[in-house]
Amino acid sequence: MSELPFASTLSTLARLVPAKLLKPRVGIVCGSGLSTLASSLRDVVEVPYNQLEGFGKSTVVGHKSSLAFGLIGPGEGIPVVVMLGRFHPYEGHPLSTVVYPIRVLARLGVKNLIITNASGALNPNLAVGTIVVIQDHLAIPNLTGHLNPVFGPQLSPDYPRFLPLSDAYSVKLRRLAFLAANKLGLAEDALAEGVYAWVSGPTYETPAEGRFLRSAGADVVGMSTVPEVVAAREEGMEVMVLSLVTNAVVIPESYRSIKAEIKAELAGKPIEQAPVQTVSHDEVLAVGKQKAEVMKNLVANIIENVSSD
Ligand SMILES: O=P(O)(O)O[C@@H]1C[C@H](O)[C@@H](CO)O1
Ligand code: HPA
Repeated sequence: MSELPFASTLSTLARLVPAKLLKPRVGIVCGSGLSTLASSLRDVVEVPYNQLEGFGKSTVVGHKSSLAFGLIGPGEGIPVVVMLGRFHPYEGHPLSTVVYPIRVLARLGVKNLIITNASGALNPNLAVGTIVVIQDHLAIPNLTGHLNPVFGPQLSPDYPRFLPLSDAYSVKLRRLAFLAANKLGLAEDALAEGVYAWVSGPTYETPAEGRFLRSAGADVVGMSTVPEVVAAREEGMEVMVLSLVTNAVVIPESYRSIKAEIKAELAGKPIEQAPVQTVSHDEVLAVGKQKAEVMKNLVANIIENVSSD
């Protein structure tokens, strides 16, 4: 019943990618500014998304638009596939396109998926630069029934109609992340754990939205990942998400009161106001660049251990 062009995509890949790379053991999705994750690969073959039927074009700065196949680790190396650029619903892509590459990875045989992203911290204990190993997610659209990649007719009768998500984030892979951090000698607070809230974007959160998400139990917020996780779970993959905190979401304890300011001004006692802090995508990309090396080493170490399990 599927109308998705898997046959065409897979035959193009079979034509362009050498057989030794075509059965990747691990898949990686690169978040904003994190495309350098592919730089630890060797014998790389990159296939631009525009050659792959069913793939969209990533239009966001900091995202490339190609699929990289290569080897990682010592000896013969472990074949992996890296999505250099993802699709976000706010770019205008339907959810079926957003998750199509994940479904292709599943059909190539990927069983373990490492998803990365950039996020804003809601939890005040998470400093910029922290990598958060996601343990759960909060998708507000779920509550209204929209924006879920498994909404609509089922892709296959073999997939569950009601996909459980209580175990969406692989304990096996999360353990490997903390073991890798230990092995690499990362500082105790370099890697944390937390809950990711998915918002559609592309506007960053208002202070009230930030407060709402924090009070609902989220530690970080971002505009991607959750559809990919849901589709990957439907496809039966083990999933891990590494979320790089690139900025703090501003959640002031109280609002600036213009009423009080005017009153004070009229009484000749003006109140000094600090400028409001805003986030920009440039800032997000800059932190991605700063942390690229740590992320790359962490992911490489996790992969070496996944593949030996
Ligand atoms: O693709 P990710 O989730 O890493 O990118 C984040 C969310 C938005 O696309 C963008 C905002 O700066 O970065
Ligand atoms: N909000 C949503 N998405 C993000 C943020 C943020 O503050 N930072 C990076 N991606």
